[in-house]
Amino acid sequence: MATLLSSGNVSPGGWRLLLSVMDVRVVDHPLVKARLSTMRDARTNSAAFRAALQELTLMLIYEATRGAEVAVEPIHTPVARTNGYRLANPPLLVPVLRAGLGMADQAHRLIPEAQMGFVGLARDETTLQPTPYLESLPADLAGRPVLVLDPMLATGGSMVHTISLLADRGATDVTAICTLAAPEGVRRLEESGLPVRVVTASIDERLNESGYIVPGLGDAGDREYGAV
Ligand SMILES: O=P(O)(O)OC[C@H]1O[C@H](OP(=O)(O)OP(=O)(O)O)[C@H](O)[C@@H]1O
Ligand SMILES: O=c1cc[nH]c(=O)[nH]1
Ligand SMILES: [Mg+2]
Repeated sequence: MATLLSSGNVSPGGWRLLLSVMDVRVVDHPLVKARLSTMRDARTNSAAFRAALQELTLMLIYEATRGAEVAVEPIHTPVARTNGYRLANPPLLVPVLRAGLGMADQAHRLIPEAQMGFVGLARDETTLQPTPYLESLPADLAGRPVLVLDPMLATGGSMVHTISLLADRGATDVTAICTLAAPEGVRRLEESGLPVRVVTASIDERLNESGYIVPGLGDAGDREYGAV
């Protein structure tokens, strides 16, 4: 069970922390709030929704990789010799289709050296259980950081399924990048005991009786690509 610290508890790095056994980071930044508001607004059309999601993805990944290991190598500027830096161990990016596809290109632009795997899941709207339809992942993930991209963490069923696939392949350093999370999903992830931390723009109030996040933003996949 998550122990929630006061929502006014802000770290020196500017993150509002809801710390428990599992590391959950809510990126508390005015630009993050502005893009999230655009996504929440029911008047936002698909093109504007996708644009806001891309910009928000940039900011969430920027924060999520703040502590990434860097390799240092000498470079020459036109003026002098100095240290150059690059990611020592680029992550595997794993968008969860459909909705996570809207985060994939932006994440890849930020980390062009990253490899990408894919997981496809559709939540049954009655049982709220994820139905898998695609799994394209490297066989061995031991020692590799993984960033899972999915805008929504609701009941947590889809994320638990995805991270179980990664853990089965040896992943121990997994970060779930979620635009929005419900407290129920955060709790489920924590209780799963899987090796994961969460970076999100908001932990909303609750799930409604249909399993949607409240206030949320609706069905992320439908808002990006149209209803199916
Ligand atoms: O935490 P959960 O209760 O499992 O719900 C979250 C899942 O629901 C959405 O996908 P959805 O199943 O709607 O598929 P879509 O991306 O194709 O719309 C979302 O993108 C997550 O993958
Ligand atoms: O609110 C929700 C919950 C699950 N999936 C979505 O896309 N939105
Ligand atoms: Mg959907």
